[in-house]
Amino acid sequence: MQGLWKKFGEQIAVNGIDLTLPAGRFIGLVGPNGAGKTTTLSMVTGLLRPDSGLVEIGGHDVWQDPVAVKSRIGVLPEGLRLFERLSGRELLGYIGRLRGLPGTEVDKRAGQLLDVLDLAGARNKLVVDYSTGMRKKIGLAAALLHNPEILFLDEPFEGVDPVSAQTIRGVLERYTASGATVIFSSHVMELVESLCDWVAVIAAGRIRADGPLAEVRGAAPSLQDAFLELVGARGRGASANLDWLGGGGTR
Ligand SMILES: Nc1ncnc2c1ncn2[C@@H]1O[C@H](COP(=O)(O)OP(=O)(O)OP(=O)(O)O)[C@@H](O)[C@H]1O
Repeated sequence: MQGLWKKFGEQIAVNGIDLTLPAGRFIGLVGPNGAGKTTTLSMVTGLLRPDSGLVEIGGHDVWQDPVAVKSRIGVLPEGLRLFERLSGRELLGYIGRLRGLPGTEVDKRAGQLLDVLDLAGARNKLVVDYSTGMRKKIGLAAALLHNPEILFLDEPFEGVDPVSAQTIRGVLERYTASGATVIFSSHVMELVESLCDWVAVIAAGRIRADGPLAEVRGAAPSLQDAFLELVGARGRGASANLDWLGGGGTR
């Protein structure tokens, strides 16, 4: 990413991001609410046109050469829109065929993904009736079906219970172990710390730090501490302005 920039009205969402991410890593894009994570990922994956700047994936310009890029990446966007009136199995069958895979291969991969993601029992249920966690999992299956080189995930664990989170985690670890790249956004530091080997910290539309996890954490006891320091949130409390709240205050 070079000089990536996006403004919504008066709001600068992404304020000149220069960032090179290595292949074959498990990468976490972390930042507070409103930092610009979704806007950045949307621009990087060809879902939102930047106001200015350049994004290249594997040497291909995302906006000049979208087909080459989109065949190499899988994306689980925020607020994923799915074809609600298809069953999970039909959805994967449809997406696999859109990706140009042969029907028999699509059916084989779809069956395996549904099994591994604990969705086999719900394969004939309509997506509209899926829970939040099930939607994340079917979205992940759809993003993995064509075996992309790079997987982009926007908050993949949000609203997901610990059992499903463990399942998703297992699939992602298996995927990166074979040399593929995962880039995911999150504000859950413990998760990023336990999964990622490379981190980029974003705040107010700018990159505050990036590099191997140990380097970004530095001397701080945890990534959470390093993060609070980097985004300037250390010591910021709510107590001073909420003196009316709780047992001792006026009702
Ligand atoms: N379509 C839009 N129209 C107007 N403002 C927007 C739009 N999308 C994002 N923004 C603004 O841009 C800024 C960055 O938003 P973004 O969704 O990229 O942050 P985020 O880091 O993903 O946040 P969160 O962790 O809360 O999802 C915010 O101030 C947000 O209000």
